[in-house]
Amino acid sequence: MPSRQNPILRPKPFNNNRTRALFLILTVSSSLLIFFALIYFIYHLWSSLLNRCSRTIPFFDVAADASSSSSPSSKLQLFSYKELKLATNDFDEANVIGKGGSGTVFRGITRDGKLFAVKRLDSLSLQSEAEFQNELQILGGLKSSFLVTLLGYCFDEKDHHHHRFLVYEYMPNKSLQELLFNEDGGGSCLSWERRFSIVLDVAKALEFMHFGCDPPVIHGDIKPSNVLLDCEFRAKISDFGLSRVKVEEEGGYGVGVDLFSQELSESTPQTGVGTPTHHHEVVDFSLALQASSSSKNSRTSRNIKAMNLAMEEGEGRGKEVEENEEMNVSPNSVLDLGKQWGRDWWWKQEGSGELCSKDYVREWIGSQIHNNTEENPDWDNDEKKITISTTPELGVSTRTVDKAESGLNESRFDTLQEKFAEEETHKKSKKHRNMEEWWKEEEHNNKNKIRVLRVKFKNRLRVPHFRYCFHGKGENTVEDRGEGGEAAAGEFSFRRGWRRKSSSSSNNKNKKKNKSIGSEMWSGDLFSRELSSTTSMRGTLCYIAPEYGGGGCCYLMEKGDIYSFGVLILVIISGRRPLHVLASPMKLEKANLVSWCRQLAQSGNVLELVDERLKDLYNKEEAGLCINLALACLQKAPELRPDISEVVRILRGEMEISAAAFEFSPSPPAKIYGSRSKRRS
Ligand SMILES: Nc1ncnc2c1ncn2[C@@H]1O[C@H](COP(=O)(O)OP(=O)(O)OP(=O)(O)O)[C@@H](O)[C@H]1O
Repeated sequence: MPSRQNPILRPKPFNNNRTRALFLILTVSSSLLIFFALIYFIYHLWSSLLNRCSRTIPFFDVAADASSSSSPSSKLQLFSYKELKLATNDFDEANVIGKGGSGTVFRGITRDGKLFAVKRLDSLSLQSEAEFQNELQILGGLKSSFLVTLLGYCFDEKDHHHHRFLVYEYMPNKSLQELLFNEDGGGSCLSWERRFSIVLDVAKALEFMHFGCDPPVIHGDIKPSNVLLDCEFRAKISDFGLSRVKVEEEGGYGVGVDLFSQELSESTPQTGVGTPTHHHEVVDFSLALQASSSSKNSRTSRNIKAMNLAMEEGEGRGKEVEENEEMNVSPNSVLDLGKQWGRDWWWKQEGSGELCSKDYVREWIGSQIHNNTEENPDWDNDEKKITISTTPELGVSTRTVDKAESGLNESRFDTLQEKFAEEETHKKSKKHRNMEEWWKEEEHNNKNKIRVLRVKFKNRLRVPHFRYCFHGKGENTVEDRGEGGEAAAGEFSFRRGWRRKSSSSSNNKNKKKNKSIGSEMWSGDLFSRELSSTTSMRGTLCYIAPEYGGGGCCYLMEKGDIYSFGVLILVIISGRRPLHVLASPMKLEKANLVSWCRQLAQSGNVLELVDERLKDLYNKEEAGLCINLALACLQKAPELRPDISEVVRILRGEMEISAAAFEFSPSPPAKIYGSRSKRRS
């Protein structure tokens, strides 16, 4: 009998397979789901972590276990862009309270009516990033009544715009720069008492930084615009963009490590302060130690930031700039200023006969013409270009100069073109003339140097910080030139290079400002103004200590701050810029404040330096003391300069200026004021 298959059992294998397949599908899909969910979770976690990291500033507790005067716990507030926008009325021009090399400063107001200052860093470059980080990590970790308080910061990275903001306490009396040099005669409101107390405040601020902090902090850019004044005219130091911390290594002599350089250096982990970086560094310890031989702790510090940035440009070279390399100052470059201006330019002014202030200015003008054209991307937009070549001090370079925009005087441009063509011919026959020679020839060919320069600059060889607003004699004003003129308006800073002004002509206030600036544009004072406010990675021209200007040393030391402080004292006392060159006939010896002061000291007449606006309303003894103290701070050899605690004691009348301090001064003072009993506290 044929066996009959159970119809129910027949499909069983099929069912089994189906179940198995179903099971398989379910397992695979659920594991895929879990897998993707896991990936998504990890990705989310990772991105939020990244986001958090970018918003977390590794605060640097400068004085973690130091004196009570510093607060390691100071927390910076993270502001939102919206908040700042609201507080500054959408960064309205009317709220602009200052402009510096690194950005624009706005006045902000909170909902509860509190004022603060917001610095918007204008561009996102390596240097501005470095300065931003420096400010956060160094100033953010310090708390002192002698330093401007950093309240917070803001990142805004929407729509491919990268904005960085720093929020500070508001200083109603702005900066010393404005008080001393404002055209409305602001300097006259600075009484002697105020000037002296500002000197003392700055000294105390430096004392806090050099001796009250552990590790010590070197400011690196002491100058009037970085001394801000509160409602009672008490001075506070600001702008730590170029500052450094000194870090002591376990092994003995210290190596200063710049915080930001650690972050920049890819191979160097962010291990925090005190971790030495050995990545592509060439450290000249002998130079460093020599320069800091008088330092209390025998610590050395160096400007690694400058070195690292130079690496970026120089493909890992261990030194900042190679000798005889072509000079080419880019907004972010850290090429040596000493090389730019010629080696030892500052000291050559000291009556050595090699260079005087005039030569220096000439050299400066030459370098402006040389540098501006290559580095200004704005210039690329123009249609007509000519190529000129010069043989500056350290190399031959070819550059392109834009023809003036429409509306500018054609014939003047032709004159300029001819001159450059002439120069080109000269270049072929004489390849290795230096910048100075080139300018001497320029001068020889043109009886009126200022007029020639005027033609050049008007044809877009731009003048630092000055908008193009000529008046009278049918010259173009910013207004006349409309948009073209607007576009031509710019300013120069070594931190940023040339910058266009965005909304100046639309603002009547600014137009007024333009006029006033333009009216004195060719007074010669423009050189003075620019020279004393042009910042590099090393500090500001005329305030930089000679050891940083000469080309060899790249270590930032306390004694560098002392030198700058010496210049600052003279500027405060005299109400003059450190290099005051006027087109109108003026005794040249007065042009260089430091040289002039030395000459006066030699003839025993230092009080002639005191600001005429003070008339006789000043304390002669204090003025003499300040000037002689400044001379001591301005000694060429860093080890001969007093340290800041000595400076404070001298100002308080607790100590006398050491006569030996003048031993190697080029112009030792004949008469030293200084013995005073308990002067100020
Ligand atoms: N906290 C503040 N309160 C009031 N005004 C300020 C404040 N900070 C800066 N300013 C004003 O803004 C101006 C520019 O300051 P900023 O620090 O940007 O530039 P700077 O020091 O002049 O130049 P650089 O950055 O090239 O050294 C100052 O001169 C000052 O008048």
